[in-house]
Parts: sequence; structure tokens; C-alpha cells
Amino acid sequence: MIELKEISKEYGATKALSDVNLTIEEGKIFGFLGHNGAGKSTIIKSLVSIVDPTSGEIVVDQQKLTQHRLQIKEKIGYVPDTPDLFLQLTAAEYWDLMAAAFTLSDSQKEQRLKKYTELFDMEEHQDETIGSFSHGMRQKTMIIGALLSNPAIWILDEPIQGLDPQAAYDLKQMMRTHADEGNTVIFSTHDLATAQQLCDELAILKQGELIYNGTVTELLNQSPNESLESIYLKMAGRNSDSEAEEDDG
Ligand SMILES: Nc1ncnc2c1ncn2[C@@H]1O[C@H](COP(=O)(O)OP(=O)(O)OP(=O)(O)O)[C@@H](O)[C@H]1O
Repeated sequence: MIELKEISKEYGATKALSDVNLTIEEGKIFGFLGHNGAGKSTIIKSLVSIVDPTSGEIVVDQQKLTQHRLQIKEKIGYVPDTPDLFLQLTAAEYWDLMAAAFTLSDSQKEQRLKKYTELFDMEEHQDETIGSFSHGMRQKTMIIGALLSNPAIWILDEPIQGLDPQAAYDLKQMMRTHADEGNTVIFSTHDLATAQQLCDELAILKQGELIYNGTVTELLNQSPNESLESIYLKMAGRNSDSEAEEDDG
């Protein structure tokens, strides 16, 4: 279980997160939704220790992140929002690096690489440099790297973006399977259909504040005759800003 307790983050004068409280259970797909700049990546980067919250606490399986960073990082597979990393390495070299970081045995590495490179049509491209790949191929390279350790917590920042329909379908299936096996899957998205299709639980952020936490069904039940898009835009969109209403009127 992951607990976010009163998490705030300031970047200078910008308040990216304001007192966010959340609990994320195992065996679930948990989605973050929110407009550009709402704070999704900041939460995700806080979970994977790239960003340190200004205040508050993250607790994973009863361990405080600040006190057990390494043990917690070992549980996590992370797919960043930009796959433009390690461009000089070949895909195989990148996966070797990930396998070494998680101290996988050769047989574990080979078995998992075979499975995932086949699934993502990457076998033929293993020895090409990441810099020569399309956006989607870079994304697949990062996804495979994150899965090599069979992580108990799989965190993906806008993972569907840039994937072709087949790869997007395969990734969504893998996220479902990974959660059904008892792991935690956390992702951010702008795509409401993906959120509706995948999320067991949803958090909506607006300007760093948590404005909804619950299931998609519960959200839809709040306004039975409305689509998720309409409900979401009323909550998180421009029309919910009093400033915008004042400007209009
Ligand atoms: N390194 C940084 N330095 C300064 N401000 C930052 C930094 N990273 C994020 N911010 C600011 O924090 C706020 C939240 O950004 P964040 O990237 O978490 O949003 P997001 O919901 O992931 O947005 P998007 O959907 O556009 O990726 C924004 O106002 C952003 O400008």
C-alpha cells in the first residue's frame, strides 16, 4: 500500500502540489488525470524519488520513503514521460543496465527480454541505438526496461502517448495483468477513454489540488446522464474556474 500524506511541492513561487492525501492499494490500476500543469508528473516523480516534496510524507508498505529510499526504489519500475533518454545506447545495452541495476540473473533477464521484445516487436531492433528510434519505439524500450524487474509497483507517466494502436492495446493488457497479479499499477493520462477503460481508481488533480478520488463508476453516478468527458471538464476544466466565468460575463 502506498500512502501520500499531506504532500506539497513548491518550485520557487509555483505551488505544484497542495496537501495531497491519497491511499493506493495493491492489485489495482490507479490513474491520475488533470490538465497540463495540474501536478501529475510531480506526484509521479515524488513517488520515484526524482522530486522531493517540500512537505508531507510518502509511505510505502509502512516504510517512510525518506528513510527507506533504496528498498522502496527496488520495488518500482518507472516509465518516464519522456523516453528520450540514453540515446547513445543500444536497446540491448539499456536493458543490460536495467537488469544490472536490479541484480537480475542472466536467465531471468533473458526470459523476460524474450517475452517483452516479442510482444512489442522489438527483437529486430535490440542492437540499434535508442537515438535512432521513433518516439513509440523509445517508449517501448523504456516500458520493457521497467518491466524487467517484474516490479511490485509499476509507475508510468503518460505511457500511451506515441504508441501505435497495437502497442497501446498490448500495454493496457499488460497493465491489467500486472495489477491482477497483485501488483500496483499507477499511471497518468490525458485520455479519458483510457482512464475509463483501465482505472480501478482515479485521482483528479487541478492546479496541484486533489479534487476527486474514487472509482470511475462513482464519478459517473454523481451525474447519471452525463458523459465522463462532460463531468471531467466541469470539475477540472476552464469552465469550472471562477476567473473564466468572470471573464465571460
Ligand atoms: N522543474 C520544475 N521547475 C519549475 N516548475 C516546475 C518544474 N516541474 C514542474 N513545474 C511546475 O509545476 C506545475 C505542475 O507540473 P507537472 O509537470 O507536475 O504537471 P502535469 O500535470 O504533469 O502536466 P502535463 O500534463 O503538462 O505533463 C506546473 O505549474 C509546472 O510548470
